[in-house]
Amino acid sequence: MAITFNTDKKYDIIAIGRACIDLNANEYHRPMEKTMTFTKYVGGSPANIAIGSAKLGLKTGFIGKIPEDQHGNFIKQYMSEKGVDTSNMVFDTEGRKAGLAFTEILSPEECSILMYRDNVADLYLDPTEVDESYIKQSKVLLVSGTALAKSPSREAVFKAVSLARKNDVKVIFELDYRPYTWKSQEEVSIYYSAIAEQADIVIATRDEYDVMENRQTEGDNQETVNNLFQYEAELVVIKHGVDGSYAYEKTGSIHHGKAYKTQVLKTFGAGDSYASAFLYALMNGKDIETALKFGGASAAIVVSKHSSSEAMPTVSEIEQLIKDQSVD
Ligand SMILES: Nc1ncnc2c1ncn2[C@@H]1O[C@H](COP(=O)(O)OP(=O)(O)OP(=O)(O)O)[C@@H](O)[C@H]1O
Ligand SMILES: O=C(O)C[C@@H](O)[C@H](O)C(=O)CO
Repeated sequence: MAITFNTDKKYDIIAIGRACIDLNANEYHRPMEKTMTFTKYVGGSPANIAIGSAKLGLKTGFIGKIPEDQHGNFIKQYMSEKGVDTSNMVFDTEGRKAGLAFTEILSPEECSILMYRDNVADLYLDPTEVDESYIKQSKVLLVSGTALAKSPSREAVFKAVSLARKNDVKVIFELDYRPYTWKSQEEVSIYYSAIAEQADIVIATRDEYDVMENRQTEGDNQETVNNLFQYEAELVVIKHGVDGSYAYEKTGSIHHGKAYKTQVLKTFGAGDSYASAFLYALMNGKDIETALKFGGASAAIVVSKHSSSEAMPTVSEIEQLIKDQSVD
């Protein structure tokens, strides 16, 4: 089955959350202590998803707070050049900074991110900076879970979600769990559950659902989806890294998407590229099986490249990879 979206809207996706800076190690296969140079990219999961979606041709906008400095200017200019509407990205006037994510590429399997997110501008997005007249123009509001980590960004997201529901805008919740900034798993669970219960589509890894469910051990996919289907969700996606992903429809259908073979350089960026291509396919009326292929192929392309945002693929690159590996 395909998912339907309100066609009478100017934007396909408006994302809310952080737009930051990634500093990706230029020297691979060595620890951070021995990494001397980095390349700067725009980063932050929802910014990456917005950029990836825009590159695929979706009409995309962004709601977020960025620093009023050179990094903020860089982020805004880059996103705008990539086709993201930045009219609702506001500058922080209190001297707060951009979040920085330094990546360590020890091996294709062992990557980590060292995050600097104290006093970051994105978590100071205020509810008064969330504009109903903007949100109502979109088919989809894409919410990043990290924006729920602190007030006032937390309340800004709650406001955006309630405006989306009021104005027939589908809410897509990407759990995007980053332990940094949260006080406890209990706290994450409370706020993630509150937004997941209002979301039409929920996308996360198995581990992220375990955090949302406040579990210490791995939960069961069917139990997770049964719980979400009691609320607004019509589609729940559960990602399993190299084992691919599953999409569960409220109707009871279950679809599996494989991971594509690729030359892995680093693992991060997989989830964001997956989300942008999965949503692109859904919003272009493709069935869920095809959307899973788009997500998996897009992720395979990004994990073979150096960045997350700059490496986002085109539709023809994704289609080519799906075609090349269609018999495997
Ligand atoms: N090493 C890999 N090779 C090929 N495809 C991959 C690889 N890792 C992930 N993927 C693809 O990306 C999808 C999402 O990956 P994953 O489940 O790791 O999400 P994530 O944890 O959100 O990603 P991220 O590492 O960006 O946070 C998977 O379902 C799979 O299709
Ligand atoms: O999400 C972040 O803040 C860091 C990202 O930009 C980074 O590229 C990544 O981890 C993507 O999954």
